[in-house]
Amino acid sequence: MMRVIVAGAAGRMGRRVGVMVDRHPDLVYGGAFEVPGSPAVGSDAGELAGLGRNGVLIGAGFESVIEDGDVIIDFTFHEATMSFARLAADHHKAMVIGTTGLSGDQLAELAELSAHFPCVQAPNMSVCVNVLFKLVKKTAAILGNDFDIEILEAHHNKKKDAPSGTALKLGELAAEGVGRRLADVGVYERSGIIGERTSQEIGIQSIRAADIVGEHTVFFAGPGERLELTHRAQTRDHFARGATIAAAWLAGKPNGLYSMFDVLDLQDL
Ligand SMILES: NC(=O)C1=CN([C@@H]2O[C@H](COP(=O)(O)OP(=O)(O)OC[C@H]3O[C@@H](n4cnc5c(N)ncnc54)[C@H](OP(=O)(O)O)[C@@H]3O)[C@@H](O)[C@H]2O)C=CC1
Ligand SMILES: O=C(O)C1=N[C@H](C(=O)O)C[C@H](O)C1
Repeated sequence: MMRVIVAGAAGRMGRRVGVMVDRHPDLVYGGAFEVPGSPAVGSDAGELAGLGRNGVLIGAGFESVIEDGDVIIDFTFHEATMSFARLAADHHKAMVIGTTGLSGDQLAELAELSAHFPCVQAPNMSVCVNVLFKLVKKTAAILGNDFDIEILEAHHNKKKDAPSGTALKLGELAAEGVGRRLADVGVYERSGIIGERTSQEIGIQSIRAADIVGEHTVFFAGPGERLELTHRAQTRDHFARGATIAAAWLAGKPNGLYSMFDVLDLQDL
């Protein structure tokens, strides 16, 4: 059995992760924490997740619970995530990172840290979204330069980062499919007299509204026809379940940075 520590256990994802850990046959809920000073500190994590009391009390900060688990599942905030990753590396604990909004520098540091611990990092833990990632790259490669590529994402009004990590990954993969780099061709806002669209650009637009869980559409628009690939999340359970699949998969894995493509064996597709 792998003992799981849930970072941000009182958050929207943290609570659903708690439920999915409870349902996973190879995982046990070992520890939970929130930021010191949070009103959730001292609460029973099981009760907070709607599982009923499980005796896992929410600790104040990662260090207060670090010996209570073998793998940390993190859906918090990018700066906090990096501080947890440094500690996980020091203590040789495995880690699953779902938090988005990590900068290029933070991702580079994570890659270096992963020499000391096994870590799965992915902007979307849903199995279906990882299939979408594959489809988008292949579709872009098949349709090529005659089709304009645009991405639209919609999320709830509490989301802090934009565009979503998933939309950025979709953009990167679409760009790779047509031999471009998103860093060179990504367009994130359009306003005013901006002139005609260039053939190479890939637009990524964000909607933030009410309680939308998460929706992503990639448009491939050609002359007289359009292909749209869409994923709609109706609950957070698929993300949380994916994170628990990743946590169990990490048991006994060598140090290194892995993605959900490794976990789901999609790397060569
Ligand atoms: N990869 C994936 O599949 C998915 C990724 N995400 C990503 O996960 C992240 C979290 O999303 P969501 O659950 O909606 O956000 P929430 O704000 O609901 O949850 C984050 C939790 O982390 C806590 N937290 C923040 N800083 C710390 C810290 N230093 N120590 C301990 N706890 C901390 C927050 O506390 P407080 O409220 O007090 O700040 C909060 O309880 C986002 O980056 C989101 O994009 C979301 C869904 C799926
Ligand atoms: O913040 C969210 O809610 C989500 N964030 C992830 C992202 O930024 O891609 C994944 C999912 O869409 C939900």
